[in-house]
Amino acid sequence: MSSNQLVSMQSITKSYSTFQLGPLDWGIEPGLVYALVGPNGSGKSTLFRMMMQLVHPDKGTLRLFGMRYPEEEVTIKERIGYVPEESIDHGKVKVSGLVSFISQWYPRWNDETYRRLVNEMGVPVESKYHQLSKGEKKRLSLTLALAAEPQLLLLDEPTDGLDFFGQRVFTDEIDRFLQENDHRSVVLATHRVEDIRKLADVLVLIHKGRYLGSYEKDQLTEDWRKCWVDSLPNDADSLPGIVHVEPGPPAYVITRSYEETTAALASKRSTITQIFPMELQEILEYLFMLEEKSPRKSG
Ligand SMILES: Nc1ncnc2c1ncn2[C@@H]1O[C@H](COP(=O)(O)OP(=O)(O)OP(=O)(O)O)[C@@H](O)[C@H]1O
Repeated sequence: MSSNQLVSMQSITKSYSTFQLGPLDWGIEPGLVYALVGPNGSGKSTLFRMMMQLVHPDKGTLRLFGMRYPEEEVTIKERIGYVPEESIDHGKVKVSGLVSFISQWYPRWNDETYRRLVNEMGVPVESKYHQLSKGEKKRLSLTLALAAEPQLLLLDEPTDGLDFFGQRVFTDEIDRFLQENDHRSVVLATHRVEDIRKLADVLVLIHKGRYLGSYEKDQLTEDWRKCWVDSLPNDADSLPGIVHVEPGPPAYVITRSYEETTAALASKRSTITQIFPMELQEILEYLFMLEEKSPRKSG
């Protein structure tokens, strides 16, 4: 854990009548895109809302850019671009008026970025807010978050409601956001595997309020393989890395540690005849199943 973390959480908990988030120890390092991944109701939005001080933790310590709520709320929020899951209702105000109002809160507001995004995203600035479609509200919300030139982007279901074109612009803009400055980070919660595949560096798994583990995405797709095997050993399911054995035909194993499994199978005189990469979605399904049984430590 480095000292220049953008966010650090120590033993954070938040309880509702039927739900508890945490205790959670987690940190956000600069220069990375984190994907918060978890089933519906696992606590992703609650976590975002906590980082925006819309929800207060019951226990634990939350620091953003080394600062704390409520004392340094203004300085903290100047550095965050937040896109909530449900767009905030701004009523009948004209979009351009709303933007003039909101832009004043951000000392690093970039008009050039704003104009470029309005153009690329096709935000109808002359319309009244309540007339915008769900996708247009999302486009506006993303435009505002990016034009504020934040250090940290918190994006809760950012592509929900966006059409294909909007999704592509979004992906390009996130790449651009990170390339412009390597001290920035993005946290996104999404159910779209495509967003995770394209954007995420680190996958953070959360389930029923419990942190299940953090994984480097590229490492995951390196390590996880489906291997067809000649003469499957009887004890295949206890060999290193193997998470699933299919007796076949064709007999195959699924491993979460390709190198270890290859060596173990070789020592049993088993031959791998074909190796297949695994889809990220399939890996995630296995991870949720496995990590739920034996969670790793928070990272
Ligand atoms: N204000 C509240 N009062 C009571 N319960 C709440 C409140 N806010 C959230 N919860 C509960 O906390 C749990 C986590 O909700 P949250 O919205 O954080 O999940 P999520 O992972 O973002 O879900 P989704 O993927 O469906 O958006 C849910 O069971 C929800 O009902």
